[in-house]
Amino acid sequence: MIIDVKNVSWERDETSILDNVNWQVKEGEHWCLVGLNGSGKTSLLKIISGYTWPTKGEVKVLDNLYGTVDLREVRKSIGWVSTALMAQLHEHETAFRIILSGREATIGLYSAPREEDVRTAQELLVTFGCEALKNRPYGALSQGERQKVLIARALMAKPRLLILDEPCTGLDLLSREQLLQMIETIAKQPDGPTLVYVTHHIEEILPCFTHTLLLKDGKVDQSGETDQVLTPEELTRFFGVSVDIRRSQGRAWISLGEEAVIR
Ligand SMILES: Nc1ncnc2c1ncn2[C@@H]1O[C@H](COP(=O)(O)OP(=O)(O)OP(=O)(O)O)[C@@H](O)[C@H]1O
Repeated sequence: MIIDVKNVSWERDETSILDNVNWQVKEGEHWCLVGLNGSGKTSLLKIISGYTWPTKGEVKVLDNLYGTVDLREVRKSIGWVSTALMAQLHEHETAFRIILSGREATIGLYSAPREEDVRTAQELLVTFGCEALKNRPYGALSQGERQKVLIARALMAKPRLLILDEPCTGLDLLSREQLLQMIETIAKQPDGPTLVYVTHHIEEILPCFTHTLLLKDGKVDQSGETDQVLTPEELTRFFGVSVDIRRSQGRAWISLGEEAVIR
């Protein structure tokens, strides 16, 4: 089992932020985590990465029961790409050095990289069509290019679980589709990591995401196979407004229903 969260609740200042969350992610699955702003997505991911301790419940990641293991060791197998990370990296570093720094998940490179790591980083650039970015300073890259570099950086550590926290935020249509292609390539790699993809946007849910969890007000609203979750009925209930779904390229494209009334 990759993730096994049982009856997890998290309270802060007497406010319930996560309420009795149950979530199991098995080997071979890739999940999307969908929720409106403030629904508790980041809080749940922090619990899974061991940065936040739940008020109640049990967390097992990669068969490690939290509370009985060294979390620093578990974290070595978990990659997490987020905008918070993007802001920490040094703008003057080249894209290649940023990718290399993923080996030890450090913010800079503190020793000469091993030959083997240079080879892996080079392979990642080629696999994802990013060779042209290699020697460019990270600060000069577009938002989409930065995201690609950050994902390649996370892959350097060969994580078993890779969390992609809203990677398409701020991307134009083409940059978004390019990034989604990169994510699809990763999902298809036989020895690649299990993906957990966080988004607000249903249309970003690629066919490779076998399962989807809808989180609402800190509770699991619905979870299961993506096709069963992304139906007009489920999503109308989830968003509290009438929505239509059009299917194209294996993805669900959402729009407000003709009769929709937004309150
Ligand atoms: N350390 C904290 N102390 C108090 N409240 C918190 C803390 N962390 C999160 N919250 C609250 O918990 C709720 C859920 O926050 P969280 O960041 O997990 O939501 P989210 O689904 O990731 O939102 P977004 O999509 O906007 O990133 C919010 O109301 C937030 O203000």
